[in-house]
Amino acid sequence: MKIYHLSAECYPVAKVGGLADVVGALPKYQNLAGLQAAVVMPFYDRKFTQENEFEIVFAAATLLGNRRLFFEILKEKTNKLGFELYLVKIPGLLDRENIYSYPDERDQFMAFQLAFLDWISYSQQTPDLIHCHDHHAGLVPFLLYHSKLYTRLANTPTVFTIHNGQYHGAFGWDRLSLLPEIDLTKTGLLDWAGGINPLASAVKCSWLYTTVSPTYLEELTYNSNGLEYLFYIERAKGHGIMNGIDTEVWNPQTDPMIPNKFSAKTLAKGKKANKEAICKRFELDPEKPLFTFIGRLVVEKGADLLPAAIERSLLENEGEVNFVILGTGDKENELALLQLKNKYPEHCNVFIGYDESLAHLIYAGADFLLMPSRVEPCGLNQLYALRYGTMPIVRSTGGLRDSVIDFGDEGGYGIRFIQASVQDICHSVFRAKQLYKDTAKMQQLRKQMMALDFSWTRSTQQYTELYESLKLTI
Ligand SMILES: Nc1ncnc2c1ncn2[C@@H]1O[C@H](COP(=O)(O)OP(=O)(O)O[C@H]2O[C@H](CO)[C@@H](O)[C@H](O)[C@H]2O)[C@@H](O)[C@H]1O
Repeated sequence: MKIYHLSAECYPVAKVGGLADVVGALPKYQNLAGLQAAVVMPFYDRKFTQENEFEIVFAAATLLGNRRLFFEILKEKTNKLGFELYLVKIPGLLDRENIYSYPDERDQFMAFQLAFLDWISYSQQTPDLIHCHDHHAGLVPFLLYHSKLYTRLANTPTVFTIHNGQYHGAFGWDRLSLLPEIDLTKTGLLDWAGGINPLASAVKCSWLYTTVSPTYLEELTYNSNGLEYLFYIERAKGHGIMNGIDTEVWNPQTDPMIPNKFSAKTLAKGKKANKEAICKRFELDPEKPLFTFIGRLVVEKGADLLPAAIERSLLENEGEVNFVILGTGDKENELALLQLKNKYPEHCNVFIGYDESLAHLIYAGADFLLMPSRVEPCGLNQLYALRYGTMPIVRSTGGLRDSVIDFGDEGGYGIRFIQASVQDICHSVFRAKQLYKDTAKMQQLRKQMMALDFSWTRSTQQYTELYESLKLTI
């Protein structure tokens, strides 16, 4: 069964966040399970594309309104990622370094989708299924079913996965002319709140949609940045499948990015050595419990709460706790955290930027990982932390709720709180500090965390069952 995954990100080719991790892993595990999954994404001028060899498998021109865009489909030659990787290259539009935030981003993603469709259409391919991820690929289902250009492919099933329902990629109707000829009686399927909304359109037009955790599926009906009613009425088409993690990339026994490898048996020694490495680098006392936050410094992740929560925790616990923050995002959050670092250099250090190796080291060496997210469709950080014996402290929302049980509850191994508030974070930090003093209990909980199975095997099976439910022959 041939499946194309369409995404703006894919690890290790180009990553900003968790979308890349999922699209870099799910197809690999699907292939191991006997499917034929490939990834199609825009071309970015980055390390991976510079250092690997590609062949041009197709070249043509597509039309974006009255702009004729020459495009090439490049295929990575070795399939070293465990799947076929195709890049859509469009000189001047899809050949830049960054993934997001260009002023013509809407044109970039629209051209990406049109070039993909033109490619499979002109080259007479008939994939068994097209799996679109987030709004960057959200127009594909509509175009497949309602554009006269792609009639041959109109029976192709589409699955749409929502990694982040806050971002819709919406734009005005003035840009309708950029689409190829479509059935104008169907424009309602593009519309939401008076504009063209790719996320909404994908939810309406795909054969079914999925969210990256069961709880998030329900949450979208009351928190989706204006699409609540849509998710309410389309609820029957939705399925919540918890993400897995790539246990080959995230393995404390073999991880090349951590200086001291460890297993559940050697975890006390291994974590201590990694913690010492972090504390040396960030000039912190390794004897104190080390709390961390890794991720985008945005409101969605509760990053705006961190400066006040850290300061108050330092005062309430009389400096008996330390913090390391790794992230990049809203400037005011970055600035507030840097100010905190200057004010409490012995207890708090901050790295503003994106650093994959440092993230691995921190997962391996920290004691606690803070995730005070307001919205968390799945969250991968808590799963990585668990695998490296680092206790997640999470707000009870989305995938965090589905994957972390409070240590005070039966079978629990993490810390959960209800409100995205400074008070709840501080209370959790206090609980963590108390727990940290009980070395034997910590050791037992760490072993328990490392034994949890969040591998892709189960989730891959659930996707396969969904595909099968579309009455496909696998
Ligand atoms: N500064 C930095 N340096 C190094 N590494 C960094 C980093 N900032 C982030 N990362 C890494 O990026 C990834 C973040 O993944 P998440 O799933 O937490 O968030 P994201 O919001 O991007 O993804 C969205 O999609 C995913 C996938 O479905 C959902 O899990 C999630 O809830 C949803 O918001 C992790 O691998 C993390 O280590």
